[in-house]
Amino acid sequence: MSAIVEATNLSRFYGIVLGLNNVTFKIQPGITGVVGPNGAGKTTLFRLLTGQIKPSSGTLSVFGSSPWSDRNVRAQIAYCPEDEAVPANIKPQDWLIALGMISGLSASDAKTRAKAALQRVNLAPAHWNKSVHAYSKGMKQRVKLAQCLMHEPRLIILDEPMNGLDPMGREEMANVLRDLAAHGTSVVISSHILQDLEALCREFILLRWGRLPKSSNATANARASAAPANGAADPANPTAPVAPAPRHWPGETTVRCEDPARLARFFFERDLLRGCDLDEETSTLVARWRDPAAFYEKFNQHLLDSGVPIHEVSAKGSQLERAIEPPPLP
Ligand SMILES: Nc1ncnc2c1ncn2[C@@H]1O[C@H](COP(=O)(O)OP(=O)(O)OP(=O)(O)O)[C@@H](O)[C@H]1O
Repeated sequence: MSAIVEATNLSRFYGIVLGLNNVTFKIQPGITGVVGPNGAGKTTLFRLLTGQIKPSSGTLSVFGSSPWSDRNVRAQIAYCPEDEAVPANIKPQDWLIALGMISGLSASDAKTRAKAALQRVNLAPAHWNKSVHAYSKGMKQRVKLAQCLMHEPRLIILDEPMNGLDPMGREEMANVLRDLAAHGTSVVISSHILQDLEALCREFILLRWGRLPKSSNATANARASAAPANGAADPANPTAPVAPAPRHWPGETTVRCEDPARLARFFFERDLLRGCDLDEETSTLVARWRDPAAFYEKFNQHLLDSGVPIHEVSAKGSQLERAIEPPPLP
């Protein structure tokens, strides 16, 4: 499978400030996660990929051409920024139709595509004529995603689309993205919620201080010729299921929630736990999994099924977390 994005010694500086420094990587079709701490250069990378800013040096090609200088390439890419960008007092269907018409579609084509886009993001028609201000955060994120789909792009870039979503909203968003990838639309996504990315993506770009840490570069290159990424369509058979990649899951997860004892009981009854610690004072459960892979493959579903309101989940020692941890001081 050939790469859809290739960057070689790519740098972007803002005056003397380093945005992205001499990175080389490839992105394969499918869903790719971009991970890194604040200021690592994720948004800079997204702006470069979407042709909004020009590389300071090095080369970047998307679908074989430069997104900065080739408008045909830009027409195949969609961008969903982190900021809230949907006007509050407009109905999503009207907003999408207006955007389509501004981009040159006829009114009837814009309407057809708006409906198709809202269906693709799983927004029920009963909501299409409500103003966006009445929407939940998860529904707003899906409307943002729908505007990305209006021009039927081959690549969608999503900056923190899981921000502010509860487990159900994150699971719904993840399912929409899996479905898009299964139908041949590639996705590049950043999120601070590493468990979500680990469940969604097989390929990752790890950024730290505008650079690719050595390990991630090596991983990306070693995987460049591997089997289809998780969620990537086989071009010959776009709906064929894709084999999950082997992973190393964290054996221990800390959950801060409304009722840690009830949550522990729920996990024990399903034989998921091999042990746990409860701290009622901080409302925290530290869960040690019998089979971490079995838990993480259905991470959001398990939390939802428990019925316990969840405030925070963190997992020390996940593959991604280890990868983005800063190296120890000498
Ligand atoms: N327009 C700009 N002018 C000057 N410096 C900038 C500009 N945009 C980004 N930077 C700097 O470039 C570096 C990378 O920023 P960037 O926004 O790409 O990181 P990020 O990983 O997206 O961060 P966050 O997770 O906080 O959104 C930071 O040091 C940032 O201050």
